[in-house]
Amino acid sequence: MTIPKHEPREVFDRAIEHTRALSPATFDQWFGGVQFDDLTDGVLTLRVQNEFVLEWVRDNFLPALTDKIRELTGWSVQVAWTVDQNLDAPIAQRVELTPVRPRALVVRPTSAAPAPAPRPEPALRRVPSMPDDLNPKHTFASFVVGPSNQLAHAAAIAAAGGGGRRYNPLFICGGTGLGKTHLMHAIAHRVFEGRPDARIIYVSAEKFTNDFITAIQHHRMDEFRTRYRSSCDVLLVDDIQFLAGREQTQEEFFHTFNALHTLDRQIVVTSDKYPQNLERMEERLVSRFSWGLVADIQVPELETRVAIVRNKAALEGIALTDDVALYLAQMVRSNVRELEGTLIRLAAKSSLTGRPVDLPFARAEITATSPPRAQMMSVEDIQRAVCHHFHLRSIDLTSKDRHKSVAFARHVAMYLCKQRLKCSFPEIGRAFGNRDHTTVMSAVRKIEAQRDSDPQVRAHLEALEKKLADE
Ligand SMILES: Nc1ncnc2c1ncn2[C@@H]1O[C@H](COP(=O)(O)OP(=O)(O)OP(=O)(O)O)[C@@H](O)[C@H]1O
Repeated sequence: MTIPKHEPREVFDRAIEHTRALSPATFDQWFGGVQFDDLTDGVLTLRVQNEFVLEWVRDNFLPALTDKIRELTGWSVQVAWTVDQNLDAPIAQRVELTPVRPRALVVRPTSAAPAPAPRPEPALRRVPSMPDDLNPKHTFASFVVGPSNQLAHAAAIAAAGGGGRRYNPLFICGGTGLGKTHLMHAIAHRVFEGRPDARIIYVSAEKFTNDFITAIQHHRMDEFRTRYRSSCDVLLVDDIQFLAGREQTQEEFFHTFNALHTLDRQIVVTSDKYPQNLERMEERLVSRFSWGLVADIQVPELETRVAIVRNKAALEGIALTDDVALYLAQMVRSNVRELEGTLIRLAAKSSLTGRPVDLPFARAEITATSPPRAQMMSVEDIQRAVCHHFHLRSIDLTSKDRHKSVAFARHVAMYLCKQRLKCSFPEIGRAFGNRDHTTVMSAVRKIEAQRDSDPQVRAHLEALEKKLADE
């Protein structure tokens, strides 16, 4: 039935009642952060408390809401969002997002007066199984997405039930400090917020191992298996490489994996290596890790690093100018954890000394605290060294010249940028005359192969490594 005059508030209220009825368990949590502003000629204006609420409401509730409005009015609906921390008339009474843990439900009388009889818990306050050791700041909202991590990010959202094709297992791999654990925590937060009663287990492979050993020692394997198999909806295991060589734990994990996979319970694993490169890991486990999706995270490119620095500064309330953000991102390349650490250190020093975090201050601090060449070497330094070694002009490396000797020197320089600076392939491509990242990839692979098979190439590389180390 359509509403003849399309009275905006009435239409919206009816659509919202319909939406609430579809997801009563989580509706209040999210719509406590949303306010209705207007509905005119098919444009629905909503005010949201933050980007996170926006994203969640848009992805999870909007289709039902707008479909209902369309059904009631015949309009095709578009949504205009505004973000405003202070809502004066939220649509729902906000339910605290903080996890309600069992111990929080225990009533402890604070005086001699008899404790009041416990009241029955309202239906929404189910005891969730939110893991204890999640960092509340590690959410999808605080994760900066760029070419280096977008596959892992999209797959993580899907694994959390946020739409897109879901892969089981999801295997996230990459070097240290690049955001694997952050994504794991983000999955757990999102699953918990969408399904507060989901049983989520987030463990490091080390903790899994310790739990297993304790269970054996205390004859509590039934309990262990109930926890990890039948009582688990989502299993998130960090740093699976820790299981290397631990045969009995691998055997147990293998059966845990099978039990959960058979029930289509989501499994997400992180590792510092691709499955096939995991050492002393049973073949049957390695092959299972590749059943779903293997998503790697690369070193972020410059633009992503700048965005990460800015994002972190905003989250920590650090005033940062664009030139300082760019400078930090240029100076700390290979590890986001180090990048964040450098920013926090600068902010701490600045508040101690009363100096603003400006470019001269950042320069002075980084120069004073970095092991100079390794940290501060740039693509240009490598290009210069390679040109000097092969008697070329620097322009040759960025030119289109395909002459064999120039191409070889160019490939060597690209290889060294990858090895020493951990630059991403697109970043290297840009620094070498805007070449495509696939060209860089194949150049790096070629030199890697020649390094192992051709003593002459090895000699060039050793000479260059020495030159760079001496500079
Ligand atoms: N894309 C990103 N956006 C925002 N923060 C990021 C991003 N990538 C990494 N970080 C931050 O960098 C730090 C290190 O990330 P994390 O602990 O997830 O790394 P990791 O890949 O698990 O490393 P390790 O293998 O050493 O455990 C965290 O504070 C995380 O929030």
